[in-house]
Amino acid sequence: MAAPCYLGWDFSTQQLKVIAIDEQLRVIYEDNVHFDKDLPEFKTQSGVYIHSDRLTVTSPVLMWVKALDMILEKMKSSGFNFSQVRALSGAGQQHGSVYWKKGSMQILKNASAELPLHQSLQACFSVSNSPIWMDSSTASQCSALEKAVGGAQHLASITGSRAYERFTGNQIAKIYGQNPEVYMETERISLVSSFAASLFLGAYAPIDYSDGSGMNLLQIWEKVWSSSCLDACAPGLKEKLGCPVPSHSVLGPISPYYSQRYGFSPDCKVVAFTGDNPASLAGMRLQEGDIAISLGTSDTLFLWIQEPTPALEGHILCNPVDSQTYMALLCFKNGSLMRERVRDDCASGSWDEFSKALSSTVAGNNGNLGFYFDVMEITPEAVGIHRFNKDNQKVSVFPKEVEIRALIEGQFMAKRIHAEKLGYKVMPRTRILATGGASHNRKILQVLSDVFNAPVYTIDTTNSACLGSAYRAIHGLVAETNVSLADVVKLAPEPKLAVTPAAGAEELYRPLLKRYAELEQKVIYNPTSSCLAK
Ligand SMILES: Nc1ncnc2c1ncn2[C@@H]1O[C@H](COP(=O)(O)OP(=O)(O)O)[C@@H](O)[C@H]1O
Ligand SMILES: O=C(CO)[C@@H](O)[C@H](O)COP(=O)(O)O
Repeated sequence: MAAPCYLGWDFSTQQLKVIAIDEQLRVIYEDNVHFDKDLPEFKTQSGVYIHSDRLTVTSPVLMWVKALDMILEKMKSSGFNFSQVRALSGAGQQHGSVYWKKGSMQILKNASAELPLHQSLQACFSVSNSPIWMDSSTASQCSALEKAVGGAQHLASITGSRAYERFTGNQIAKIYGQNPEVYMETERISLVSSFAASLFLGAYAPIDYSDGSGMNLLQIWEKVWSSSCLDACAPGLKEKLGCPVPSHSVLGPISPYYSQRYGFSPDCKVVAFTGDNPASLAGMRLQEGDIAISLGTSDTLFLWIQEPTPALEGHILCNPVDSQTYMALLCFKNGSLMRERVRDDCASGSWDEFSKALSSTVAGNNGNLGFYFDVMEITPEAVGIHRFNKDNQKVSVFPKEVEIRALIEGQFMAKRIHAEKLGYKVMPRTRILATGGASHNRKILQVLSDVFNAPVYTIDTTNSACLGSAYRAIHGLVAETNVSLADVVKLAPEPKLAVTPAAGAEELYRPLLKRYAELEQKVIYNPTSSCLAK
């Protein structure tokens, strides 16, 4: 009999990725489908549609289904032995939502193994373009929700976050408000993660506590839906969401569709899917005191936290690997796509040239600082490009190499400043665990290390959400017997030291961090004034 293995999936913004690991936790297969490149018929840019109002951002739900068909066919052609898979789990970009039309459950359950799944599911979605995390079109729904529950801080105390435009409750409220008939014909609303789990389960998969904490709907302490939040968003919402479950739950066996079409064992278990950042926390085996920085489409920073205090900035999510604890998360919308834009403008579209520019400029950039927000940022709420010389005077352009360093230093200074605002302190034993596409780039990691004055570690794959999902698949099989994820993955390779801070980094960046924080106040979005920083 073939050796058992476990699959971890990641339905992220730009790609669908998969990793298979064996019982020794070694990666034995890794693949991806890139939405723009491999599925050009959907005409997405970086996996998304930005609508004409520049606020609404969606992705076609059938693209995600077709990507799954495509990656499974690729695995099959490569000779991947699906019968070895004992369990699978996965992750999805957080906050995005999928709307299943009445009657879809039956179609999902009875999908013919003769057809690719996207053909059977064509008519299943009442909203064909799913709102995703980049959307910022729900300001009025956010105000209404905060008002309904007694204010922003009160909402944060219940759900872990004040109202955020991308959070799913506000997205659902918008759909209900604009198209009540579409809402009424929807029998189930999934997150991207629970939607992806549903595809494997052949039935509607529940939302897990951790990804469910990114909706402004879940009481993160009691782990039940908040009736006041549900009622403020849309009628009859509780039934459409189903009951939330612990993130380690085994949801059931894989749908017969996969056994018949690809040769999966009918005993292969589907473990609850979660958000991509929670899955990365599992994949990087984050420990208390560590700081994780993901440099994917979005940049995120997250921490393992025992006793959180939800505030007006940042998010508290239920911890995906330990239901008694939490994770704190900050999200920065202008991540890789912003870096790609500056790379294209200043480094002829080449990461090599971009890295050389970082090497050819001095740490601290001779006092030149920049804020780079092509789209309205989440942390802090600000938009536009703002450059300042060493005397804090606004300037309209920087030389190309200065621009590149200002971008990277600025992005990491913002992360440190906002992590410190959350109460996080960089200690002598602090480890930064970096992941995501840009963590391939050692020159970028060096700036990260210098700005935080802490060593940066990486794991073998930048797809930590996939790896974490594969770990979670194994953990799901034993979690009910009180085995921790840490026990399950104790033999996995330790994160490796990638870079250490340069001598004098703390002395250099301390005053710059102070200046950056002061200048940030000047560029913060003020809806009543069209002129931003003076
Ligand atoms: N060498 C590199 N230097 C900097 N950024 C890189 C490099 N290689 C890839 N990237 C960035 O990684 C991003 C994709 O990261 P990834 O974590 O796969 O994103 P997601 O999970 O959101 O789809 C790309 O948008 C690209 O800008
Ligand atoms: O909105 C958030 C977290 O709150 C984003 O981090 C999404 O989860 C998208 O993830 P990536 O595709 O960038 O990894």
